[in-house]
Amino acid sequence: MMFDCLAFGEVMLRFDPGDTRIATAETFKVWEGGGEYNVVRGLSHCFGKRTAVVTALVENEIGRLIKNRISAGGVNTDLIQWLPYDGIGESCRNGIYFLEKGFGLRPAVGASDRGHSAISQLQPGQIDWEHIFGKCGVRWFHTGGIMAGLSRSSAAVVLEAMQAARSHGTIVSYDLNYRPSLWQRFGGKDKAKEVNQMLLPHVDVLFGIEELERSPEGLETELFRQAILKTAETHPQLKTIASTMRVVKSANVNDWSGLLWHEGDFHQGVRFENLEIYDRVGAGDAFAAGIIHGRLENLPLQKTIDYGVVHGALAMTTPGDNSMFSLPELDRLLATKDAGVLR
Ligand SMILES: O=C(O)C(=O)C[C@H](O)[C@H](O)CO
Repeated sequence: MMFDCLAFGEVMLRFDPGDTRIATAETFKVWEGGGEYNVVRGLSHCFGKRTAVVTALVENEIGRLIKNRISAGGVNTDLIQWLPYDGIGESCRNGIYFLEKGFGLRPAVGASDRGHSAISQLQPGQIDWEHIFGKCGVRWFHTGGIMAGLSRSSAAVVLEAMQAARSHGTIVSYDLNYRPSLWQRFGGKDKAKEVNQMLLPHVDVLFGIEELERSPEGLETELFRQAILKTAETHPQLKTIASTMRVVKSANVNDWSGLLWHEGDFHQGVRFENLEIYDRVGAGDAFAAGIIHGRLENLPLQKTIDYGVVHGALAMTTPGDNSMFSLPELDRLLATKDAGVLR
């Protein structure tokens, strides 16, 4: 089975209290989610790509629920590593997280409960990457800074995956996705940067930027351009860097766009000022899915960045981490934006 895109990362069960708060909830809706997985979920659901996820789950009812949700999202589950359940989750467990989406001046709040998860305990040499990239065949491999920050051994597993992918001609993408809750145990942002420096030489396409010189006041393209150029200079092997542009005005109103740098040229995505948001989580992953689709199909770069931006924008209009959209809906939104003056 040849996959268009394979993601490597943790897939957790997300507990969503809906319109109320985590600390006052009586019921939760559950979704599956994870920064790396969400990208392939968007690629299969919206863009019709053949995708799979490499993750590890504990063999119990929670693990089976996560797996069933992954299957329902159209992502292949054959490469999931199953670990035995010890009855209480002491040796390893399935990660869960709680997330309330915020409203107005109340920001979104998350609480992870993911320590000792099955995937965080993976060691180099445990996954047969040669079989995956050499025998199954994968056009594009996607992972990111969440996976790399799960434990002290995670970055080494990411590195061996990247090396195996590249040795078989697979394109490698990495989303910086800095999560303070993960890195605080190891030395925070400085440690995350050190790990990124170690991994980036093995990356072709980077999502995100490490830092902006200052907080943007609006969709200030120049500020984002400078940050991208700095990364491109430090890592000359990078062919592509794509970043969302987000200015938070309130939990429900953001300015939103994206910028794509490819082999020296910039492409500014369609701009949404005062975009109304229902649930912002997963927008960056939906953005990455749009970019990967554009590159896999060799679409014009303007179309590629626009697909990233509109897919991310639409993903924020629905609950949960994942895209609920179809390609014709993206095209329709783009057509109306093109007719306006918003580019
Ligand atoms: O933040 C994390 O670690 C997650 O994986 C949870 C969400 O799925 C992720 O933030 C969405 O990008």
